[in-house]
Amino acid sequence: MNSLIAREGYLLERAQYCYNADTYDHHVFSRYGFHGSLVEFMVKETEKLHAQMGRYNSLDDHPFFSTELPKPMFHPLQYPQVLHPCADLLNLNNKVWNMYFKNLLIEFDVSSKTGYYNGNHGSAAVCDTNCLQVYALSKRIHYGKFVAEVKFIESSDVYEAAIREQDRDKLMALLTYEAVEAATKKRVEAKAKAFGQEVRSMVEGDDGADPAYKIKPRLVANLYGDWIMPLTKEVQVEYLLRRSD
Ligand SMILES: O=C(O)C(=O)C[C@]1(C(=O)O)C=C[C@@H](O)C=C1
Repeated sequence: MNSLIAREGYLLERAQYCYNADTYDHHVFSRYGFHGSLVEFMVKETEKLHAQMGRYNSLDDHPFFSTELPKPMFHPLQYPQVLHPCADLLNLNNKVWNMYFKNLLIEFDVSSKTGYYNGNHGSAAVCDTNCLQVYALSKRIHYGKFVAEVKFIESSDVYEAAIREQDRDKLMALLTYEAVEAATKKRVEAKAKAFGQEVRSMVEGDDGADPAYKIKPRLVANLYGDWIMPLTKEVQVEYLLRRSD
């Protein structure tokens, strides 16, 4: 599955700010009747607005906070039902959330040169929201449903057998393509090199020194390999396990 330039772009954009721990503290920003962290506030409010535009009626968008969403302002569009109906109830955003805050963001920060705190809570929360929901991770990871459906259609017999046995490991083995994953990591690293270079480093040209990057390109590739692709595969397995319901 090819990734969009924008997806790595949003991760790189987040990497330019420090960790800014206050953004994630449940007690620092609670106000106006809202109790939670600044980033929860940002994601919840964004989702409320997007829900009114009908965003979560489409098959490839999944809210993080589904219980608090207002109804769409418009009559919902009818999308072709290309997935098994079990897809409607499959939402792994709690895992996406934990993966982003407990793994991705921490690894970003450990490797970034910008330090722990620079007061940019608002910018950090906006970038986190973009990374998680508006443009990037949740969508990419839940595309796994579509990929799984295509794989099922192409080799129904083998998949049906594994689904009948509810064999998670077998499904995981069937849907894993190591060569594709290696190629994706290479592509992500190349994009991170192309788009993540510090402008200063480009302007000063080739003085023999290694170019400076906003975030180490290899790290972005490893984040895909260690976290993003495994979760995409988990969506595929969960979808397939339910496909016989
Ligand atoms: O391209 C596929 O076949 C996918 O399922 C997508 C993806 C990915 O997340 O990029 C996941 C599993 C495969 O092993 C390879 C790549």
